[in-house]
Amino acid sequence: MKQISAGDMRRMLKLYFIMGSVNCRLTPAETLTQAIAGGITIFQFREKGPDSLRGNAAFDLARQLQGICREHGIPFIVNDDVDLAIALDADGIHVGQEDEPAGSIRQRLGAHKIVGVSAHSLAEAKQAIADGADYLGIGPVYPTSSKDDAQAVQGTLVIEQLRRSGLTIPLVGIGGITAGNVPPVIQAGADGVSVISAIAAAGDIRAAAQQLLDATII
Ligand SMILES: Cc1ncc(COP(=O)(O)OP(=O)(O)O)c(N)n1
Ligand SMILES: Cc1nc(C(=O)O)sc1CCOP(=O)(O)O
Ligand SMILES: [Mg+2]
Repeated sequence: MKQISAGDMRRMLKLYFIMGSVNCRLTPAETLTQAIAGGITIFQFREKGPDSLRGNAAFDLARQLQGICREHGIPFIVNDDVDLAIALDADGIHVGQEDEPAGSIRQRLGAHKIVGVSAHSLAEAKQAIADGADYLGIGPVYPTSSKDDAQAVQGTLVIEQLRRSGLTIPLVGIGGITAGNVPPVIQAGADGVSVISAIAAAGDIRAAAQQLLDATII
């Protein structure tokens, strides 16, 4: 398998849906199926938090959601858990600054898997690139209630700073993003937006995803 190109990565990042069982109003499978119908371009399995599934139950859910992604040609990314990503032969992994270092993950996964890294500053972004990241997650852009340990809200400042510094790596904004506040994120230089609640908690999941995708076209 070939290493992912930056152009393909940018296209995949347009509408990045993240979810685990605790985020869902419907079943995770139904939520993901409707989100795919609405146009999400990549999916991250993030089974995290006090009421989240553990052990075999988490593994079985991950495998079920990976199956849905495969049926529809949507890349399946695992949050944090490198062993799970390897066990499932997932398309990639997303890690933050508190997780296993991206350099070691790149060595374990090889060149052809997607490695995404959260960065909150120019220094973290440069380190992630040096470690072999394919894309960066930058946030929280807006206030979020989906991550208890989120850092201070940064608006679009860090995205702008990274682009002004000449970094061309594909990147996605995350945190409190809704269809109404997407345009400044894209204008700042992001290739796409990443959301949990704007899709998972929506009354009409398919329509919510469609509206978010439409909002990325500026
Ligand atoms: C696309 C994307 N960007 C950022 C994150 C946050 O990762 P991290 O800082 O490791 O926090 P947790 O999600 O693990 O709580 C992400 N998951 N995805
Ligand atoms: C998983 C995650 N990471 C963030 C970061 O800032 O790195 S914010 C966040 C939660 C995003 O959920 P919502 O779209 O519901 O705000
Ligand atoms: Mg993490």
